[in-house]
Amino acid sequence: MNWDASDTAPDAGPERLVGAAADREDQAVEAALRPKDLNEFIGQERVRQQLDLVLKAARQRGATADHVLLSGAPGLGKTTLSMIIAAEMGVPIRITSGPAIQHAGDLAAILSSLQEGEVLFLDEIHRMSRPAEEMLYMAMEDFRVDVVVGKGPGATAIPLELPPFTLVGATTRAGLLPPPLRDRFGFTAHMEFYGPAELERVIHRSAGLLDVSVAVEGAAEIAGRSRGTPRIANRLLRRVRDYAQVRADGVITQEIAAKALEVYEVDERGLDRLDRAVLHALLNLFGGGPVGLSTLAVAVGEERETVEEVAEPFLVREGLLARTPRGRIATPAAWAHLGLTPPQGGGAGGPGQTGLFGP
Ligand SMILES: Nc1ncnc2c1ncn2[C@@H]1O[C@H](COP(=O)(O)OP(=O)(O)OP(=O)(O)O)[C@@H](O)[C@H]1O
Repeated sequence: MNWDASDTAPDAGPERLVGAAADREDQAVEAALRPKDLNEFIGQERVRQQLDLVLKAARQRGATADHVLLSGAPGLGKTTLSMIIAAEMGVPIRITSGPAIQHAGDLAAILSSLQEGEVLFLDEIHRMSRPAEEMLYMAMEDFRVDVVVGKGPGATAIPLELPPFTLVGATTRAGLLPPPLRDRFGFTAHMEFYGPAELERVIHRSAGLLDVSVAVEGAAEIAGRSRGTPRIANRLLRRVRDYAQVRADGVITQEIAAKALEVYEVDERGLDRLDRAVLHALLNLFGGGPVGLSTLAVAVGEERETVEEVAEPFLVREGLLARTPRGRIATPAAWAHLGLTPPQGGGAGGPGQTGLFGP
């Protein structure tokens, strides 16, 4: 499944090269590409420094590290960081996810089998069921859970002591976490999108591990199309490597990277076919808007949800499209990106178009 910043968004086709969620090939190769310690982890300077302090202090005290909440879009390194936390603390890690824990009993079984100091990585923590979430409050605070035995009036709660552990929760939607859960994390880190220079370093590092030869300009070309996301950078690197191997001498130059990504329809700003179709429709059919989401979706032959949740977040982030109460409008940057001239006296958001298509 490939989509941006939302785990409930619809799929935009299996071959979405710039989707931020991990596909099967990513899962197979990512283990080999993950940085193993904080020094190897590229970018996110502030998070790295803060986490370094939290972990060093815990180690000096001989204590278990505080619970850590990592928030940020898919593919920015939350799973990687959780593994680094365990490695830096010299403890094992157990990995599970919110949707996998539907019953409080599932969580009790995991918690009661943890070793002392172990890291429990709970991905998509905002998607846990409510009873499990409530059990987690007590487990995080008191290292204890109440296991309910029996049903109805005869049900009894048996307290169960847990070994101290470190919960690392990851979420793409920190705002969806109930405050009592959020408050129980000793350290919260928000992961930002990566800058081009950081992505270039990710690409050079991965190229080294994959034994691929990449020129400085080649890495820059891939970085610019990676939508601020290391996972996408690594994926584009693999596709460009294929092209360089089949069509050239294996070396990734700027020209090879640009040609390869043209074949895969990822443009110089990281937009793919769907993103550009939305922009084209908005500019060419609706004069830059405002246009209602449903109309826009019909124009590009996609579901409304696909346009809203798969294409739009990145277009908005890039400042190419704006969501307004009157509908979607294109920004001047969108016209420039597609090499088009905005219509005179109106265009995007022009007064004459109000109400034409309704939001
Ligand atoms: N800071 C970084 N330096 C180097 N590589 C990184 C960095 N962050 C992420 N990566 C690489 O990007 C890939 C995706 O990272 P990871 O699986 O940790 O992301 P995630 O935020 O957990 O994604 P999801 O939310 O989908 O689980 C991994 O292969 C990892 O090696």
